Amino acid sequence: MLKIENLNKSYKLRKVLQNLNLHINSGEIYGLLGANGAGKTTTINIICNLLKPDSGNVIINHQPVSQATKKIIGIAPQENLLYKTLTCEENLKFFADIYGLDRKTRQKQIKETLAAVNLLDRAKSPVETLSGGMQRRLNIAVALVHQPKLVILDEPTTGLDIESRYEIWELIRQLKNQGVTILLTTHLLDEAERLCQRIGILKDGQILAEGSLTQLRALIPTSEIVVVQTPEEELAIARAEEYGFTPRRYGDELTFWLPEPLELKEIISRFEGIPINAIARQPVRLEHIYIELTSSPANQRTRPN
Ligand SMILES: Nc1ncnc2c1ncn2[C@@H]1O[C@H](COP(=O)(O)OP(=O)(O)OP(=O)(O)O)[C@@H](O)[C@H]1O
Repeated sequence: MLKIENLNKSYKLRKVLQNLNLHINSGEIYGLLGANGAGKTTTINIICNLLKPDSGNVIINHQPVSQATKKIIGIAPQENLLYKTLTCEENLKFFADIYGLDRKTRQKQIKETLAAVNLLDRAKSPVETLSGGMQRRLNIAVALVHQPKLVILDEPTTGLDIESRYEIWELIRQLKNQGVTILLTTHLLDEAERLCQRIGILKDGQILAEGSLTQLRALIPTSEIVVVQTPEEELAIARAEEYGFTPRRYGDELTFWLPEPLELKEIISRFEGIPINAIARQPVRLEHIYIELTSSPANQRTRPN
């Protein structure tokens, strides 16, 4: 559905995209992850033909990006694109007109889109009277009203409470079930883990790694991570290293990669004589993979400051 090849973009001397390559298959949810400033919005703006790249190709549904491909893309940007004093219906009508929907199709699409985002009962409500979660759903409806094949959701749940987040996740899953291809950017790694079939990790304008969660997990040489809480971290690290465990710190958690799968009682026995408050086994999560790939070696420290 979307093929990006050797894309380059600089703002004056600042190179923002460097030979970026990225493929999104038809009907999948693809998660594009990256720190602030990694180049996600720049990439989206190029896909939407709002920004010209310096070089490289962007092919959408077998066509090079152009005014024509704009019609098959729907974008829900980070900042809601809504007119606050207009009603939900009026907002959708405005965007449906921009996409050139005829009157009959427009009415049908407005109704169906409001139903899809669960706002049919608020059709006549001005946007300013809606909750933050409802406004976010209406912002997504704007991206859907012209029935695009590719929907780009730029941080769709940032700042929302957990209930509103669940509602938007459900909506995204429904879109996928209808065959829509979705490009999702998010800083919430559990969101990407739950929703995306494939994930790309962007750093300094390049994709560092791309694949399903299972493929990304294979990049870390352990099948399991053990979290250890102890007042004697230095002792625990020294002991673990004797057994070939690799110490890793994720945020304030001291963890170890195991050289081979071990039963919990065997892991506990390795720390005999050291005061331990808690030990837990965890699968390798996207958070671990992301930190391993994006942190500089100096940041992959094992000991607290
Ligand atoms: N119009 C512009 N002029 C100059 N520099 C820009 C411009 N737009 C973006 N940049 C720079 O390009 C880099 C990438 O920005 P971009 O907005 O694409 O990142 P991002 O990954 O979307 O970040 P975020 O997660 O914060 O939205 C940043 O260093 C940013 O300061």
